[in-house]
Amino acid sequence: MSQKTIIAPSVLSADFSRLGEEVEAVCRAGADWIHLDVMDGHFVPNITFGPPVIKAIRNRTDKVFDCHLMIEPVDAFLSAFADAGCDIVTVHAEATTHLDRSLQAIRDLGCKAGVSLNPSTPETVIEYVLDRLDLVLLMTVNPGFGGQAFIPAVVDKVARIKAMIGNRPIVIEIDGGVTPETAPLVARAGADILVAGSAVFKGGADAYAGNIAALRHAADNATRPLVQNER
Ligand SMILES: O=C(CO)[C@H](O)[C@H](O)COP(=O)(O)O
Repeated sequence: MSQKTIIAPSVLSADFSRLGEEVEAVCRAGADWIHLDVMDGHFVPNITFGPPVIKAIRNRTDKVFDCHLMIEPVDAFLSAFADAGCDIVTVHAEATTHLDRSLQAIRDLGCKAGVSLNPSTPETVIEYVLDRLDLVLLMTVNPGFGGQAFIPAVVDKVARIKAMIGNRPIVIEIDGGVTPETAPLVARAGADILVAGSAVFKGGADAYAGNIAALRHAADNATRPLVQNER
């Protein structure tokens, strides 16, 4: 069975006092991307880190740095995140008045452009920016904290966005409450990338490889076509 689902550990659940080592540990354990949750205490009720911290850990791995900006305003800070070494920069549709302009600015900086939608935000907000998009990040918790329960109502939105995307080269990422139990629901609906904090970092470094493998197995098994006459 070939690997399909990309697993992106969120360093929100890492030990911040050893962030560089934690990034190296999850990469050794099989992480595909590193997900960076940037929070400002304004758009979301929590504060994490910004470009200097991202820049400081950039040399720990060559893996994709997938940056999720939960900040408002956002446009003035995009270049700092590109300069820090982010490969993908995702803005919240709810945090920018001019979504089309923000997405174009991200591409102009040489990064892939993503948009994130809160659980209650309808998919129609991206209808007219599909040509500017590389990634859609669907929040399956209300953003701000790790360790929250998955909101199942978002699963239908995943499927609707999958249909809206059609053949465009846009990937769908899911973030919040992703576990081996919830991963199959979003994988079946069309998710390409799973962000997971608690489910990856639980149990300490010795558990990371097993935790990542469990997520990947759960997602990929859910989408595996039935094979006839398998020997
Ligand atoms: O963006 C986030 C919160 O705003 C986190 O990435 C997300 O919640 C991951 O944490 P967990 O897997 O523990 O739910």
